[in-house]
Amino acid sequence: MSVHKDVKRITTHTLQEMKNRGEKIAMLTAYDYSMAAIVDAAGMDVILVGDSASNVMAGHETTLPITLDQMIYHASAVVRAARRALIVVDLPFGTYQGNSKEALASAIRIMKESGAHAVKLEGGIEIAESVSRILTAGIPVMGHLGLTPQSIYKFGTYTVRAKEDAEAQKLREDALKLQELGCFGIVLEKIPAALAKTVSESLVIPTIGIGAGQFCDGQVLVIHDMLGINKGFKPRFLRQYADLADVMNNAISNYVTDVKAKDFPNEKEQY
Ligand SMILES: Nc1nc(=O)c2c([nH]1)NC[C@@H]1CN(c3ccc(C(=O)N[C@@H](CCC(=O)O)C(=O)O)cc3)CN21
Ligand SMILES: CC(C)C(=O)C(=O)O
Ligand SMILES: [Mg+2]
Repeated sequence: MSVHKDVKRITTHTLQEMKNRGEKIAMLTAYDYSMAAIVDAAGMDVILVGDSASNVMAGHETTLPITLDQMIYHASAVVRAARRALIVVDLPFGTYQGNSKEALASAIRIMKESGAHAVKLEGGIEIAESVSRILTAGIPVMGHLGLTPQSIYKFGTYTVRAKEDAEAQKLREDALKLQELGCFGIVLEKIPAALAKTVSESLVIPTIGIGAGQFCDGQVLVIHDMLGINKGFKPRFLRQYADLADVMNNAISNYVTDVKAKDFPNEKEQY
């Protein structure tokens, strides 16, 4: 018998049971050990190691530059911290589109080298072959429809998607296709709440919304945005739960002041 307290791990089946009984799913990003430990202890159901690491960790303008090696580095740190949450990792741009064998190889590297539990891919019918092939290896796959940031140069803006009938109809078909292929859930990003509602009701598997309204089966945000660390980013869908940039700036500038004033370290803080 193990002596330490074991926490029951959330699985893809847990998420399905949550949807079945109408319990909402809480998901948040994390990219490193210390943050993931806090997120996990706070009761998060799913931790997403998002390719938004490209933005908030590395300072890139888009998610396109982040590499598979870099995603594995972030994911492995999160895996070492999280005991309860299901850990989902974004397959980065260029590691799955248009080549299902490469997609499987990328997903296997993530599972083998990070210890995460599932992968997420952006797109619908266009990537069906990649999704299927990854699933044949027993790797759980999450879909991602609506605003798909890896295709930003195709669309040109981060505005709301699927407002027109044709795009909404394609999204409905893509969602059903992803479910039929065997995805355990789908992220819906920045689409009208009414569309997200009908999609969520038509699917058996859970939907996780970001800027997709109150009728999704769960919600996801980028942690730096909701903690107020990433100050410039204030889209309408974001609720900011803290002002950590202010808290941190205050602490750090106090430290600078104390060092300059020869106040730190004092007699008690030395050997
Ligand atoms: N920090 C961060 N947060 C995110 O939510 C996030 C990332 N990075 N990187 C990857 C994608 C990109 N995402 C985005 C990016 C922009 C908007 C957005 O709504 N931006 C502006 C302008 C939109 C417009 O052109 O109308 C906004 O104010 O709404 C939303 C989601 C979501 N993801
Ligand atoms: C915004 C979420 C859904 C994401 O894909 C990311 O953080 O990379
Ligand atoms: Mg992403």
